Amino acid sequence: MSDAAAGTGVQARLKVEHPGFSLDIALDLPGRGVSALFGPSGCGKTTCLRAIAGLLRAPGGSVVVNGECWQDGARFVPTHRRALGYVFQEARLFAHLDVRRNLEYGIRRVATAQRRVPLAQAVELLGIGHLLARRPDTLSGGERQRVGIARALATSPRLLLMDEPLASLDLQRKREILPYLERLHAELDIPVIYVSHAADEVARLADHLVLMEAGRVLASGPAPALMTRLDLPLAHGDTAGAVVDATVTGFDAAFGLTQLAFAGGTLWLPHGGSRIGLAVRVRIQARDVSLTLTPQADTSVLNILPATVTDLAQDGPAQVMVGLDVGGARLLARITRKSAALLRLREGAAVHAQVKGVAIVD
Ligand SMILES: Nc1ncnc2c1ncn2[C@@H]1O[C@H](COP(=O)(O)OP(=O)(O)OP(=O)(O)O)[C@@H](O)[C@H]1O
Repeated sequence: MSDAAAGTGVQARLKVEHPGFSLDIALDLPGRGVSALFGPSGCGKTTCLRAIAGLLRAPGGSVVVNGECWQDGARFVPTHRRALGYVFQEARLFAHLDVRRNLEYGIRRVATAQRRVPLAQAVELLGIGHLLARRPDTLSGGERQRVGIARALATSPRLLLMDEPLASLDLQRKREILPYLERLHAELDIPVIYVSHAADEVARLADHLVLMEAGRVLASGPAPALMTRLDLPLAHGDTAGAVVDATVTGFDAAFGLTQLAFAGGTLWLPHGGSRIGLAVRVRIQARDVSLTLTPQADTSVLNILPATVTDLAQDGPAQVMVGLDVGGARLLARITRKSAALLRLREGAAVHAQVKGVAIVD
């Protein structure tokens, strides 16, 4: 049974007209996990979130969240009656209230019976317990954003909308906040719609992906599959990569390495995963995968996997993106066009993938 038929998930049909721009999309998103709306600036991501929130009218549209109808025909539930949390690029905190009062402010409008995320849990998840007595102007950008997210969560939303929550932060702060977002994802059963135009964020956080272009949906589906489709934009450029599911199978304490098993074999990576049997999601960037025709013995690369070339696509003037089947798992390798020619790579070719970098993302 589909999510829609089961009364779960987020279904939205939205048409919005702005001068010189029209949004016309149908979304059918899973009822839990992170769905990322990804696309270039101006493609309509924020317009879409605002329409789902009811901040913007989309006449004739419909919005249903886990079976609860927020808009359909004549029915239009105003934003303040929709159980949603909205996190913006910059946390909009009240400057005259300390962090605790900022958090409590959001909760007051939620009826006691509907409070499903206790304040203490939101505080703990975002790691802001030590900041409760502070005023917003004494917080760093990353801390403010964590408070903003905790405040949205503490209202026990049925849907969390996040509009580029990391966009205003520098790389250091982004790195600081991403683990908290991953925890939310793992520990809370609230669907999240996450707007981003950063491919690396999407790779770390998204379960489901909606690729948008000029007000339309280009493709929608499970993130790992869409990220590696060579006919779609995410599978190109320096940040392209694959995400695969793996399990921790061992540790090499002497060398500080963790062993993972995935459909395509075994991977070693420095320090990751806390216990044997743990399910993890790993990201393997296309630029960290090189190809050889015979397995190399005298190489510093630990992870060498037999693979079959499934497809190739030009990626800029000098590079080629190579799609690989590795025991049923899909990886990408970004190599130079010259190397592809020298190795005579074509569909069906048997190769060995040398995987230089593996990172656990979940
Ligand atoms: N209130 C408005 N009036 C007129 N045009 C608007 C309005 N809001 C948005 N637009 C236009 O609609 C288009 C989509 O904007 P939107 O903010 O949804 O894009 P986006 O994908 O979120 O972009 P970004 O990644 O830059 O935030 C843009 O061309 C924008 O200029």
